[in-house]
Amino acid sequence: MLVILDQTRLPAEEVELVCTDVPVLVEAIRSLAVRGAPLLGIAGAYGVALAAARGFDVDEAAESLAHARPTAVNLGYGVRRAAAAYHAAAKAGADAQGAAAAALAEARALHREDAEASERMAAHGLALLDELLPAGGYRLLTHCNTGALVSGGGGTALAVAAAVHRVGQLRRLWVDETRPLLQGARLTAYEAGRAGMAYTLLTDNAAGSLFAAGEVDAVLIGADRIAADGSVANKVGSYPLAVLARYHHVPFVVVAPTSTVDLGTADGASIEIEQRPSHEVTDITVPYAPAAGAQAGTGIPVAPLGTQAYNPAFDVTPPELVTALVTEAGVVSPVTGDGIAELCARSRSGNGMMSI
Ligand SMILES: CSC[C@@H](O)[C@@H](O)C(=O)COP(=O)(O)O
Repeated sequence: MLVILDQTRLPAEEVELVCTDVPVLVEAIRSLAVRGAPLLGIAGAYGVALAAARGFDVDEAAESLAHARPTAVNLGYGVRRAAAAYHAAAKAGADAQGAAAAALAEARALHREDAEASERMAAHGLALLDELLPAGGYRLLTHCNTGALVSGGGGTALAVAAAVHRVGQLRRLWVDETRPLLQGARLTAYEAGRAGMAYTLLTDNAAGSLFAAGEVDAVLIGADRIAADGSVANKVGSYPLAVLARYHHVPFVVVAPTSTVDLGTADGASIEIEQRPSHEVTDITVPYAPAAGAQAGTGIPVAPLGTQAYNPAFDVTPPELVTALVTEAGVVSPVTGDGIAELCARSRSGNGMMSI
């Protein structure tokens, strides 16, 4: 079985979700109980190992896991790696148990690689900020949740903020609440608080006034898919931050492992953006049972009944608005349109989908 921390219950409760079969894991992915690009890859790989160990059809399981959510390229990447290890072992003569063990070993390898990538991204990101910003402490703005909750290690953008904090340079972490599912308010604030970072929560639409007041030194975000041209798909609300950052001459830094780069997707327009249900916007969903006694998962309508909502889960930031892309293999500037493929080729966790 696969045991995951149910992120829909945070920050109120740390509840484990036990996945004994693939449909339960697929639902956990769709409901965002397990979420964030790198963790989706790891969960997908473990899901294939679970299917193999339980004697389910591995290809069928891989297919349903890979399509549970469309935008984060890491999900399909993790699934394909574990499935390929399973088939390679079977082809080499392993019995069902041996092939399942090979899938599990591959999932564990991916998990480890992601932890190592987190550490390297944090170091590269810290060095980059030291280069870009004047000394004296940084005020960093982040969106969605990109920390240890989404990774085998410390995460992506939030791992950089944590590194800044550890060297005593974090003046303030501005945390966007991240409507509609509140990954910033629920998860980043939870992680930042536990790490002892000085953080302040803001509504997404308050970011403009914060930039105007000169209170942001750099924006740090993660990514769900980076196209070959350097376009970055990330949590909806990232693109407006990039526009604001450019207007206010503030660096906009994307932190993501090379496994998030998809050289098979030519440009931003080719990235499939997940559309989520209306009710996530028309209702305020209580993710856990608060003191008021509301039931977990209860939606409180805030719009007239029958209202349709536009609810893309992600948006795309064009490369010309990205100051730098920090990966475990180094830092590139997508503005130049080159460097990404070379970085991916150097990295051990390069995405198997890439056509380099
Ligand atoms: C390291 S996480 C990068 C992204 O996956 C993150 O910013 C994000 O957009 C997550 O979206 P989610 O819909 O919560 O899975």
